[in-house]
Formats: sequence, structure tokens, C-alpha cells
Amino acid sequence: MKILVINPGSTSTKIAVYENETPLLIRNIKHTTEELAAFPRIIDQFEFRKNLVLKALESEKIPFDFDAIIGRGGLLKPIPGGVYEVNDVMLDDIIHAMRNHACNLGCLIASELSLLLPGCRAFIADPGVVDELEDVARITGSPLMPKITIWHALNQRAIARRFAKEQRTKYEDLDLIVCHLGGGISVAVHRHGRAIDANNALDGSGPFSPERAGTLPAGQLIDLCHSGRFTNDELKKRISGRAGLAAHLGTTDIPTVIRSIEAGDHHAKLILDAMIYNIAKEIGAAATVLYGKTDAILLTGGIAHSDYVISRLKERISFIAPVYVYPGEDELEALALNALGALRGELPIQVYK
Ligand SMILES: Nc1ncnc2c1ncn2[C@@H]1O[C@H](COP(=O)(O)OP(=O)(O)OP(=O)(O)O)[C@@H](O)[C@H]1O
Ligand SMILES: CCCC(=O)O
Repeated sequence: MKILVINPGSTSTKIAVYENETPLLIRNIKHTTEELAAFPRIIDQFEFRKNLVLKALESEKIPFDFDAIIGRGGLLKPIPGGVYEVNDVMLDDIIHAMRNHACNLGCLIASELSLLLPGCRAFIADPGVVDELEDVARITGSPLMPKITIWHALNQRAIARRFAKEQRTKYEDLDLIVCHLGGGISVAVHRHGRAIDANNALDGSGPFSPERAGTLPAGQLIDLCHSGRFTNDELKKRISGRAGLAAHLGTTDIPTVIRSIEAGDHHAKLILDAMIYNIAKEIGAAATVLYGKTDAILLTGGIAHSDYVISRLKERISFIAPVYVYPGEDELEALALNALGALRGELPIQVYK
């Protein structure tokens, strides 16, 4: 069976072609800020990114012939994890999505390309809106604003399953805290295979990150909203996109920040150390969800490549449970395996409503 995988990120479009479990092509197409600046909204990048996928296949001489195309799912309504067939309800929700994120393009491109091939199916799996929260985790101090989660469900679950396999056990038998350290940072509690708590890494809660503000003081935020200093869109960008390290230091690039620190920049050190401090606090809070009985803490995402960040984080969290580090992400393979499992009837194909 042949699968095309499409994972649109904020600065890249990653694609892969799998023949059963074997990767035939893995390609990371990077986009410059200038290239993307030409598009007012992320959804406007649809044709551009779709054509790049087609060109990459052509240049690698991969025939356009697939049993399924799977995209990294978008910011839909909250849904349980798993594989979903792309349908009209999903496409309509994505086109009218309240939150901008490059992953919204995943199901749109998968759907459009699948229509070119009779019998080819379009899927998404474990989108960022996967919601398996316990009821108690959903309640906030205002009934107007129940907690929502937006997190790196796909990569977290893939890494958790990889860890379980390495330990010769099942993901469903473990109690884990998984932290994805990327442009956004998510911390989730996986209790016996269910993510019973996770933050909203995009625009809600948790530690600040290279691009995101994380939890903010609510009163000050309301004042800022009414200050007349910013439009609605500008303020949203100051929460997600131009927040966190980008706002404090003008870069989201950890190696650049570390070079500044090594050159004696005390402010850069203060901000990066504050980010690490906040991540550690979120992981500490997650340990209470498991009553302190955590089998392991897994750290993943691009920042997990950084010894500076990981060593300081470990100093604060190692008392909770053994810490394992998985730099980068496994999203392309996770998507491919989800599509294969769905086609083979090994995984249920869920219907988005
Ligand atoms: N080798 C490295 N050493 C240190 N930091 C790195 C390295 N590679 C990437 N990073 C950092 O990882 C972050 C990006 O991580 P990642 O690629 O997982 O995120 P993304 O895909 O852009 O966004 P997200 O994971 O939130 O969807 C950036 O802050 C980047 O500077
Ligand atoms: C689903 C992705 C969340 C994030 O980018 O922060």
C-alpha cells in the first residue's frame, strides 16, 4: 500500500511517501518568512503548499499513485484521538476555523489531492484538538471559559508508543508525562493510554514558548484589550506567533539565544531560564494529576536537541520520575502508520461530525 503524508508546519511543509512501513521519501520543504509574508492568511497558502508537494513528488520521480493521503489534522472541534476520514463537515470547519495554524492546511491538501485519484482515501490522525480530558480537568474558575486543550497530540502519542516499545511494554499500561518542546510547548498527562490533561499550547495556558505567551495575567490582558493600543488580530499575534522568546528576544531560534548567552547577554539568559523554569513548573503540576506516581517523563520536539535547556530542565524535574529525551518529532511516520492501520482495518476510522 502506498501512502502520501503531508505535515504543514509554521515554517515548513514536511512530506513523506511510504510503501507499507518503508519510507520511500522524506522531504522537509522549508519556507522563508518572506515567501510566507506574501499570504495574508494561512489558508491563502493552500495552492502554494499543494503545488510544492506535487513538485517534490515530480522531482523525486515518485508516481502520483496512492491508496491514501494523510495530512496533519487541523484545529477542528475537540475530538477523541484516532484516525478520521476527511469529510465535508471537517473541510467546512477548517475553512471557517477560529484559530489560524498551518496544520489546518493538512486535511485540505490531503482531500484535494485524493480527489485526483479514484479510490484514494483522505485521512487525518490525532489532530491538535484531541480532547480526552477528565471532567475535573475541564473546569476553570469561570463557567464562561471551560478549559480547552490544543497540544501536540500526534507527536506526543508517537513518542509515548516508541518509549513503551523500547521498554517492552504497552503504552496503555504506562502513566507518563510527555512534554513537546517546539515553537509551542505542550505538557500532557497520559494515564494508561489516555491524555487526561494537557495545556492549550497555542493560545491558552501553560509555559511560554519560543512563539507563544502561555498563561497570562487575566486582568492585565483585559486592560490591554481595551487600551486601544492594539487591534484584535494584533493582540492575538502577541499571544501566539509573536510572543514568548520572539517577543522578549526577537528570535525563536534556541541556538541563537544560546550564542547570545555565551557572549554575555544577561537578559537572554534570564528569559531562557524563565522559560525552562515555567516548563518545569508545568511538569511538576502534571505529576500531581498522577498522584506523583509517574513511570517516566518524556521530552521531545526541536528544543530537546538543546543540552542547555535539557540539562537545566532535568535538574528541576528528575526527582519526579526518570527523564527520557527524544529530540525532534516522529509525526510523518506516525501519520503513515495511522493511515496504514486504517486501510488494513487494524484501526477504526472515525467520522468527524
Ligand atoms: N539542534 C537544535 N538545537 C537547539 N534547538 C533547536 C534545534 N533544532 C531546533 N531547535 C529549536 O526547536 C524549536 C522548533 O521546534 P520544532 O521544530 O519541534 O517546532 P515546530 O515544528 O516549528 O513547531 P511545533 O513543534 O510547535 O509544531 C525552535 O525554537 C528551534 O530553535
Ligand atoms: C497543535 C499544535 C499546538 C501548537 O503549535 O502549539
